Amino acid sequence: MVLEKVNSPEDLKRLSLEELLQLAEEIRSEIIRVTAQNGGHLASSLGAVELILALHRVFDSPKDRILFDVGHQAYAHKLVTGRKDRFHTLRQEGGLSGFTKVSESEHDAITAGHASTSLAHALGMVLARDLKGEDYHVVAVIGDGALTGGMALAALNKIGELGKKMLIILNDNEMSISENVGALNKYFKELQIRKWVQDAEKLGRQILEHISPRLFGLVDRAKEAAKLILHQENPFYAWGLRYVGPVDGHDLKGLIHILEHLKELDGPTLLHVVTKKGKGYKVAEADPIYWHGPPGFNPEKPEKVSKGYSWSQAFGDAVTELAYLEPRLFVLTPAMREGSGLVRYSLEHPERYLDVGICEDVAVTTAAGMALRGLKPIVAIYSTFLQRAYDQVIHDVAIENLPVVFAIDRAGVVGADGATHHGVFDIAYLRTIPNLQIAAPKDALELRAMLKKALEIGGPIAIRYPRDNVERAPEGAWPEIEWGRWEVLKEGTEAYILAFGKTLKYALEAAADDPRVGVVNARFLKPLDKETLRALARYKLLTVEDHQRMGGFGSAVLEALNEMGLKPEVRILALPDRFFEHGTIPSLHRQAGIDAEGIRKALQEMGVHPAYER
Ligand SMILES: CC(=O)c1sc(CCOP(=O)(O)OP(=O)(O)O)c(C)[n+]1Cc1cnc(C)nc1N
Ligand SMILES: [Mg+2]
Repeated sequence: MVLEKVNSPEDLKRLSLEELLQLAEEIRSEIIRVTAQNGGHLASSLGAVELILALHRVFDSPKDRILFDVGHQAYAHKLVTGRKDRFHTLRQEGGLSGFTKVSESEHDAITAGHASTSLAHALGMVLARDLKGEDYHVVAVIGDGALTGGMALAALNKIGELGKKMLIILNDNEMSISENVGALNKYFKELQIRKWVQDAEKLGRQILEHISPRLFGLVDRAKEAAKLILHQENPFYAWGLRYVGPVDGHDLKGLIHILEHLKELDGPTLLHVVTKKGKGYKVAEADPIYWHGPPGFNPEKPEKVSKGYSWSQAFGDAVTELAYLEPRLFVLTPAMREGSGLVRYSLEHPERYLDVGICEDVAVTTAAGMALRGLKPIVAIYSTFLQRAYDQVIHDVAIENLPVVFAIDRAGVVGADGATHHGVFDIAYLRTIPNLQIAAPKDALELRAMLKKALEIGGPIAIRYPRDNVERAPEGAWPEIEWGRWEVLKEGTEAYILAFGKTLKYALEAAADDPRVGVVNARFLKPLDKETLRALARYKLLTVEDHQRMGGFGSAVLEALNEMGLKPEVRILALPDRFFEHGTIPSLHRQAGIDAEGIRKALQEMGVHPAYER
């Protein structure tokens, strides 16, 4: 086994090409083995194996800094940088992160997870390097999907202007999670065809040179002219970059050769590498969308597994039906068609569906433009990714009170994707925005009711729901809902649990069979149901939410009580002021004390002892 001999990138430099090729296969097997157990970003990591080995062969990490955009494709990087013995803990609680993470290894140049950050990071690093008179290489690997992010394109613009030495590697597999989108993506495809043309033309030249040198001279001049046009068209030249490629991203020998050459060049260079997402694992090559991030699977007999009916699917079914009732409805996603449950919608309403690419800011402001011209857009977006469009929500939607609905998926802790992906800040960053309303349904029926009502009410409305399964609602069901009104689900004699969103199920579990404890489905956070809150203020109150404590639902309740001059005993159960790493959702909830056990404990500390302890 070659991998056994590799404990640092240094060891790669001592391997023969044959050993490197063998190592690539061993790494692929290890990635498949561990992802089969733990789940993870299989297809992206399989596609980047040769590229990563070539990089660590040619460059000297950690002196040279190698950045991975999103960081989800870096499993081979983890395996050759001293973490192979811990690789089986990938994405497990207390184990290796599923992304690159500065605190995890000196070889991890950036903490990643959200796309399009690598180029600005690289810009900062080369400026620091040159200002300090230091000497090392900075290499940023960015996928074609991540390159659709505005941050990346804006950084490119500055990188090209400053002309500092760095290497950017575009890992082009024509995929984001879904098929990639955008004009650049089309252009990359064209470039690949041109590559094919160049190869064919090289063969033609050899034949021609043999038959008629004169004719060959003519063709050669035509080629030079074509190249000139090509370069003028090549946007990377406009950005002040040296563009090289496209090259085969699985040709390990060729990659090493070209990287050795590019390493010596001054200024910013972009190497366009073409890879196959899922390379080396048939099912992943055939369906890179499902195998982008599968849950565990049988590596010998890999099959897709259904994860059950999710909130995302409930949302997708609801908007698909709603679109037949409301012709002005339009749904936008920033590159998360599958994750947001929009496959069915995109097939049934293609003319009212838009994947803008990995650019949440563009999604929100495009929705604002649509709202200004009479549409009723819904932006389907993960809580964590909406963080990328905070100003757009305020500046382009809320100030003019535009009818844009934010269907916020993955609200709350999300599990194995960890700190970069938990959706635990959206209540705090949204509730301070005037005009914007916030709600959290307790089930799929309430989600349908809220979506339909939101389209009728108009104005900016955020409806947040968790990463979880949910009971399917009947097709065609559009229950009424009293907007802004909480729902008392259980009466109590001493205390009431005010639960927002996903924690309601924990509240009902904790209060079951206990006449002292009531439970409220506090499904509207803004507007808060002050009338019900006033009525309950004569009891002890316990608020529960799957969100940071600061600025969350509990804060809103305290502020409202203060405004009303009411001073009941209130306890807030929420996430403490720290980042939660990766782990299972139930375990993270237990750590935060927002599960049924945590609620019971808080009630006891408030002097509300469960009946059985009487
Ligand atoms: C992991 C994760 O959250 C991924 S991986 C990925 C596709 C990246 O495509 P790319 O072409 O860059 O890489 P490839 O997988 O190798 O093709 C997306 C959209 N996401 C979700 C996402 C959405 N939005 C933002 C800002 N960041 C992330 N990470
Ligand atoms: Mg890609």
